[in-house]
Amino acid sequence: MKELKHLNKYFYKYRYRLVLGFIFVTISNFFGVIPAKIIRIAFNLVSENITLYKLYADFGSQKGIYSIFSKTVLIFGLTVLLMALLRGVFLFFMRQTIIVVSRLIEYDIKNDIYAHYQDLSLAFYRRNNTGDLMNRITEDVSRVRMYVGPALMYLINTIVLFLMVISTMVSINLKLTVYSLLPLPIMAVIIYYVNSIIHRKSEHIQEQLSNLSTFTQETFSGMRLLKAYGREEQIQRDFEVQSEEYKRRSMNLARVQAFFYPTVLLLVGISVILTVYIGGVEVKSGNITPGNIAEFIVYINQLTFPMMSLGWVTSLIQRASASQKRINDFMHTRPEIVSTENLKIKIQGRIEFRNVNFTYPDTGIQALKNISFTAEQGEFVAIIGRTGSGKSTIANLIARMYDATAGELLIDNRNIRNYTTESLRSAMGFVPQEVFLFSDKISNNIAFGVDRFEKEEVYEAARNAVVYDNIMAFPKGFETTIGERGITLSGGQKQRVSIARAIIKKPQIIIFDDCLSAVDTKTEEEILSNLGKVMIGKTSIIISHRVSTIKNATKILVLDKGEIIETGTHEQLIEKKGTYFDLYEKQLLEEEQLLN
Ligand SMILES: Nc1ncnc2c1ncn2[C@@H]1O[C@H](COP(=O)(O)OP(=O)(O)OP(=O)(O)O)[C@@H](O)[C@H]1O
Repeated sequence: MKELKHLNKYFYKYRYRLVLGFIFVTISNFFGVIPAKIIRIAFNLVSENITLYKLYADFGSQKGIYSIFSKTVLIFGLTVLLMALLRGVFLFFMRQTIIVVSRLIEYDIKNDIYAHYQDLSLAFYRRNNTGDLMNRITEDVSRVRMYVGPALMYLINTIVLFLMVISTMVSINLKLTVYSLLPLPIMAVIIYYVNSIIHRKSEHIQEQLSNLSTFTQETFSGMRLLKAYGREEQIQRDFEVQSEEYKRRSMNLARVQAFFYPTVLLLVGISVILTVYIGGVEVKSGNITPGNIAEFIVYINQLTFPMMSLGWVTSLIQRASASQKRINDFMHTRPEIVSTENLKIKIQGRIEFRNVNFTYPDTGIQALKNISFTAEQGEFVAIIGRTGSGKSTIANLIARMYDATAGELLIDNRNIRNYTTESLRSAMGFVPQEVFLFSDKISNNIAFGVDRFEKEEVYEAARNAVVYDNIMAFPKGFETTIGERGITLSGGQKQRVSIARAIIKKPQIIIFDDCLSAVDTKTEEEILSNLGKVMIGKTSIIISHRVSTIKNATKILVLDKGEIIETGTHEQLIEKKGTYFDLYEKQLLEEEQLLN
């Protein structure tokens, strides 16, 4: 429950509306209680006047008495109707305040979580899967909203109603109150237990429903494979098994519910019987009027639904508490990448690694050992090495996705940690190994990293990334939507759109993390030559497996098992006849074989 304390700041923010909601609850209940009193008066009136009416049985004035009598009953009836109407109006206001507040709080929480997510480092995203992140911002928030809105509303309503009704009942007759309310505690216990069973069973159903939809979704996505292998019948049988389980669980719940409602009604019935019996005894003793019995029966019926809702409210609160705990776990995760000095100066592009070591926090894999090198402003530094040798890790450290475990990384002779992440990353164009494009227009994908842009800039970036002609070949050109509802780009096209996205930023430092692998050598050469022009006076870090990509670099670092084993220009490294040379020979041979 203490987890829910975190919501107090939101309650405080909307305190005035909540107080108003509370007032509306009270007023609506006031109008809810009055009809019982009117019924009592009407009931007494009827029972008293019926004798009078009978007394005039043989007189002409009986008709007159009937007319007055029926008019009075009609007025009572209309008053009850009016009260119900007024109650309805205030119930509307109550929902308009409390439920609206819950929606506003839901909106605030979602924004707060999302903003916090943005601050968290890449390591956090590696640790937690996407489904979990999504769940906390959707499912968990909506469970919390059920507490903030409906649960709280019903709770306040129940408390106010109980206070009003029970105090009225006690003021009429204590003995009758005790007897007629006797079954209520039993009802409360049953409701609580049955509700937790219903909750558990509903969760089981939900779980199976999710299994069923995952199964269906997968079979739809893999339909081509399914048909190619002729597995339709087997899949149909698997689907039936899953469906059968869903049906079984649903029936299970229906059985509990079928038992639940009649039990509650039985207890209400017992309560009514007790009221009539004890009420009758009390009427005989002259302690109450027959109208009071009718009044009590109305009260009991009025208490039944709030009583039933109490069990539901309890489970809502329990669920919200569990969800809020999950939300708090994330909200209390502190961003690992923070600036030490909040330096916001323009970055020129000099990069220096001084004895940098790096171990991935979750796996404990040491990806970099004692890395030292310098990339002067305007230099083209290439990194080559076997898979898993630590190339991407170097790129990740330059973009400050992670911090070095030991050693120092300097940008323009200052520790990278001194800069704000905004000033650092705004100076960088990063093309990651795995291309990610949004289901959006191509132009928006290219301009993703810039706030304002001219169309011509997008075209220029696309030209430099040698993807302009491909895009223009689509019927809608740069306005073409890509992704699920649009066209699918080829691997090489995707890589080049991703490169254009980095180029349009006109960054001081550009990092290509093996992003030319799906591009043919001729196009690659063209891209690199364009890049050479765009990046004059700026720093380029290019990671590749192919010697052809990097042979023009001013400095080549050869990486192996997290260490730099060779450094130099292409010519120097060839002369050295070491690992680089072997790699070069091997790739030349492969190329020749391909040509033959
Ligand atoms: N996010 C991560 N968490 C844990 N370990 C990682 C992570 N990313 C990479 N590693 C590990 O760090 C080592 C270096 O990986 P890195 O991705 O830097 O290699 P690479 O040279 O870029 O490889 P490739 O050429 O295949 O992309 C590998 O052993 C890899 O398993």
